[in-house]
Amino acid sequence: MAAPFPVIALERPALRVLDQSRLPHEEHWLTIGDLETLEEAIRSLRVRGAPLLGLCGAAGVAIAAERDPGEAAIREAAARIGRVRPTAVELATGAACCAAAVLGQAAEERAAAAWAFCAAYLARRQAEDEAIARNGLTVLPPGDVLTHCNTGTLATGGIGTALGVVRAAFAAGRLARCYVTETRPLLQGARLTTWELVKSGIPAVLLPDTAAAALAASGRVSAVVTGADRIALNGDTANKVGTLGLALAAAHAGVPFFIAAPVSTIDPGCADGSAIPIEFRSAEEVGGFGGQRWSPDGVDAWNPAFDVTPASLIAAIITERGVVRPPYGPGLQALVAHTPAGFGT
Ligand SMILES: CSC[C@@H](O)[C@@H](O)C(=O)COP(=O)(O)O
Repeated sequence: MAAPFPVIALERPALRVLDQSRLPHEEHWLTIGDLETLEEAIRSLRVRGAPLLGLCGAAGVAIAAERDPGEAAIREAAARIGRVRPTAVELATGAACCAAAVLGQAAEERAAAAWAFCAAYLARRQAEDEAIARNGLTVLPPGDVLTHCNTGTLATGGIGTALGVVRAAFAAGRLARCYVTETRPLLQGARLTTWELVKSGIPAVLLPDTAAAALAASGRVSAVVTGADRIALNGDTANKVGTLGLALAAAHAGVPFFIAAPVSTIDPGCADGSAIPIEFRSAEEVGGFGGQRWSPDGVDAWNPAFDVTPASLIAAIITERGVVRPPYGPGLQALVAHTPAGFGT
């Protein structure tokens, strides 16, 4: 199952990305040829999703190397891109791994080497997604599924992680429809996941975030599957805010809750979820959307972009290298022990 449509293109000396902030109404491609434009695109979620951010991190190094292939410039670019959003570990590791790979080359070869690294990274990502989908089918019970945020092609460049599992389950005739939360405040579910599912002919049912607990309790879904931005070594998992609520609702309803993510999402630097940095975003994103305000001026907001679901609520973590079940410590340790940081295969 190949990626159903392109979302990113490596066109040395620039990166081209589908601007996700304009979907689903407009399919507009951005050309990114400098670090400032890349930083803005990441900060504004024109490109987003943990695995795709990893590739953007690496591409940031390639873009910087075009201008200055010196060691200091490359190291500075990797650090700078890695800081733009703090929660998805792959943004920083993608940039750092690309920098480490090219610094082993002569200066005049570094830009070409960085673009080659990016191409290999994308190909590996696509293969990982397919393996995650295959492994997901071994644990997903038959029946319809609820997912959150966007974990599809837009988030990885491949078939997706959690949404890749959904795609595979639909192709195998194991689910008839995918329930999608709207994913307030930036509506990745309502705008992006529904767009992908409709494009692929997979029946999508959109629900307000506030209806998710009722859906789980209704018996309509046999599983909840989401992606991850960072997984601690004990299995605690950071993902789009609202994931914790879904996992709690699923536990209450007796519905299994699964995480689907590449091994590169596991952070050996985080012993548990308390060590995962959480991105907070502006009050404006809660009080309005797309230029329309619905809250009065002067209202503050508590707006974390991610939350941490404790390992105890997760039935299994589906990776490209196999399915890890609780207790997560030994299984996750074994996966990262055999994987250089940022490399899932
Ligand atoms: C395969 S994508 C996994 C996660 O990155 C996804 O679930 C998510 O939380 C994305 O958040 P976003 O803020 O849209 O980048």
